[in-house]
Amino acid sequence: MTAAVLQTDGLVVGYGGRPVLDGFDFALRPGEVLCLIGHNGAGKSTLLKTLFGLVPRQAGRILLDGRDLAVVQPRALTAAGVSLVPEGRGVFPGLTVAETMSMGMWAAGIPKEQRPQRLEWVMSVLPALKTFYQQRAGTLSGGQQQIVSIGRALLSQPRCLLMDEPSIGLAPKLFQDLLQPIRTLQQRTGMSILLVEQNVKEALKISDRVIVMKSGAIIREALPQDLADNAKLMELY
Ligand SMILES: Nc1ncnc2c1ncn2[C@@H]1O[C@H](COP(=O)(O)OP(=O)(O)OP(=O)(O)O)[C@@H](O)[C@H]1O
Repeated sequence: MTAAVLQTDGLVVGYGGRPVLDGFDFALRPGEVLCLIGHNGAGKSTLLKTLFGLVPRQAGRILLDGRDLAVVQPRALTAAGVSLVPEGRGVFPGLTVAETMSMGMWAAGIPKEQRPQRLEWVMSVLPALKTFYQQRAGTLSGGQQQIVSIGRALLSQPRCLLMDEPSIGLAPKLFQDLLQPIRTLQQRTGMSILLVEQNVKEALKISDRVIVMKSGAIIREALPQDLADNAKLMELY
């Protein structure tokens, strides 16, 4: 069997001595969109941040392509093809989109000579970026800021994308406008996506598999069609 792109084995993470994830096991398979849903405080963001090296783990293993990662840190993960779209968009309001992208390319370590092409590629995936490219991020709508945040995460041409609640504050129609281009890219390239979402109904439309978390543990694994009717979803909350 092909190794999981990202996997945890007995992962323990917490804050101030209190574990949020306590022996957490999960696997993101190659080429899938895995949707992670669950109550507030279940530990979804903590998992994403830990996988990307922003929160240190206390115990357990994180494996990339089946290989145990001794050191988990954002730069190494970016170089290995993993990218994070953080919760709350993480854009700098005073920077223009152009400046944000320049900084992103520098941070991702993209060689200077490859930068124009890389930018063109991101804009081919997210053409809307062009329409507000010279504007300061702080003047953009929530949906536009989210496009910037996703565009920045795509600069490294990741094969694995971690997305933390990209739909927050967006109308359902905007959610689909935002995520359909990513789903198209994912289906074309075989990218793997771990998507944390509260907007379950919309997220299920672009997911291949769903896991439901409660208090730091997985309480259910399902296919989107298994949760298609509202009653089944309500049982989980
Ligand atoms: N930096 C932090 N310091 C202390 N406690 C934290 C920190 N970040 C998260 N927590 C706590 O860890 C628990 C899990 O939070 P986390 O944000 O991972 O959950 P979540 O499932 O993503 O929920 P939400 O949907 O509300 O973001 C919560 O009890 C939260 O209060």
